[in-house]
Order: sequence, then structure tokens, then C-alpha cells
Amino acid sequence: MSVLEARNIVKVYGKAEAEGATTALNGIQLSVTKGEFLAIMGPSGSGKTTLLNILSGIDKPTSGEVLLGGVMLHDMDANSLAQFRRKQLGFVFQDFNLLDSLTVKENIMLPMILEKKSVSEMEEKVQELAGLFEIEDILHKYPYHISGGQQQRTAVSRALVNDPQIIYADEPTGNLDSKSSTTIMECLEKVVKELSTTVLLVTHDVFAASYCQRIVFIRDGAIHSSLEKKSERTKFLDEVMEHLTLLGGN
Ligand SMILES: Nc1ncnc2c1ncn2[C@@H]1O[C@H](COP(=O)(O)OP(=O)(O)OP(=O)(O)O)[C@@H](O)[C@H]1O
Repeated sequence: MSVLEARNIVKVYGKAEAEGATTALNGIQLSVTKGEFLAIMGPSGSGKTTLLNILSGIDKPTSGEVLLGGVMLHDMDANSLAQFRRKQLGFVFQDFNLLDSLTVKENIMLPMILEKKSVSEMEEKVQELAGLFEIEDILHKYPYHISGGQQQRTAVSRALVNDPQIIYADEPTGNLDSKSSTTIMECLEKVVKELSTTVLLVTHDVFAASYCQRIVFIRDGAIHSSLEKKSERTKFLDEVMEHLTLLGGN
């Protein structure tokens, strides 16, 4: 079953045909199935951020359609879209985006408070996710008193509290050392395997992408190729490196 479907997405910045207009995406077709762990890779300027912004409803395509759980994302008015995004999408960012004035527990609860969930429901969810991601002991701490890996596990828990259909992770390993990168990728793997939540990752990091089941490579705003993981992760990583060399760019 397809959770996310992008149909012929075109994005032109500036007035089409005007001088200085940039075609950032040029007919992207993408279908993501439930429980899939997918990475999007591509050289700088290839359109990854633009695509992520469109797939998450932050930006509108110039033409084309995005269906999330069968719902046409860009047909909604601003209020319905904001509500839909809060309930159906989870986000994990490179710089965590945790609020320093709130504890780990309060950060995790925040999206549920906005959804007006009951206290008992919130407590139960926090305990479930804190157990899964091994952060029970730091729930009372503030973000500046915990490590980057722990901040990221907090951010993943926060992204999951409203049981979203999909998690978008934008360079989640970008600010982490290799040990924390491993931890976060194992966390996202857990999200897919144990909660069957779909994860779509945008990354430059070959190591991070090697955790995914499928990698879609974009270049100059179009899908260039894709790779599926058929063997163990380390072999897949070699395969991806080789593919990126053929693809060129940085
Ligand atoms: N707001 C904007 N206005 C005009 N052009 C833009 C805008 N945002 C991005 N672009 C252009 O669209 C193209 C794709 O940019 P995008 O940021 O999506 O690439 P990217 O693959 O995410 O790059 P990076 O890996 O460096 O973050 C680039 O040519 C960029 O200069």
C-alpha cells in the first residue's frame, strides 16, 4: 500500500520563462509504500530540500500532485493543512529543534498537547517511546544537559507521539559524530521495524543512507536512478559509494 505518492512534481522558482527563473524539480514521480525506509540523495543543488518541502506541504509545487495516505496535500486550505501536518507527519531535523526551556519529557509531549490529548494518554506514550529509545533516565533533563545522540533520540520520540503516517528526516546525522550517527540510524531502523512507520530520509551521508531499504538519487531536479538493498548494510554502503562516483557531483 502506498503511503506517499508524488505525481509529476515540477517546481520553478521565479516566474516561469522569466530571466532568472530556476527549475528546481522537473517531473518527479515517487511512490513510497507503508513501512518503507527510503533515502533521497543527490548532489548539492539537485533539489532535495525543495522536494522535501513539497512532500511535507511546506511549499507548493508549480504543477503536479502529492498524495499522503490518499489525501491530496495541496488541495487543503492553510488550516486543514496545518492540522494534517501536525497529526500525520513527523519531522526530524539536523539541528534537533528541541526547545531549551522545556525538559526532554515536555519536548516529547508538546505535539500531543497541541492535539489536546489527555494527560494519561500523554504519559503512556512518553513512557512507551522513552523505553523504546532508552531515554527514560533523562526525561527530567533539559536539552543542553544531554548529548547530541540523546537530543536526537528525543527528537525522534517527539516526531512519533501522534502516530504519524510518515517521518521526514532532513540530514538527521548532519551534526553528529559517528557513534551518535549510528545510534540515530539504529533508532530510525527501529521506527520502521518495530512501529511499521514509514521513514523518508534526505541525506548527503552515505553511511546514513546505507541503513535504508531503497535510495533514490536525484540530479538536476529529476530522478536519476535508484538502488535497493539486497545484501547486508556494509555491502550496500560500498555499492552506494560506487554509484555516487558514477553519478558525480559532491
Ligand atoms: N527560494 C529559492 N528561490 C530561488 N531558487 C531556489 C530557492 N531555493 C532553492 N533554489 C534553487 O533550486 C535548486 C535546488 O535547490 P535545493 O535547495 O532544493 O537543493 P538541495 O539538493 O537541497 O541542495 P543542498 O544539498 O545544497 O542543500 C538550486 O538551483 C537552488 O539554487
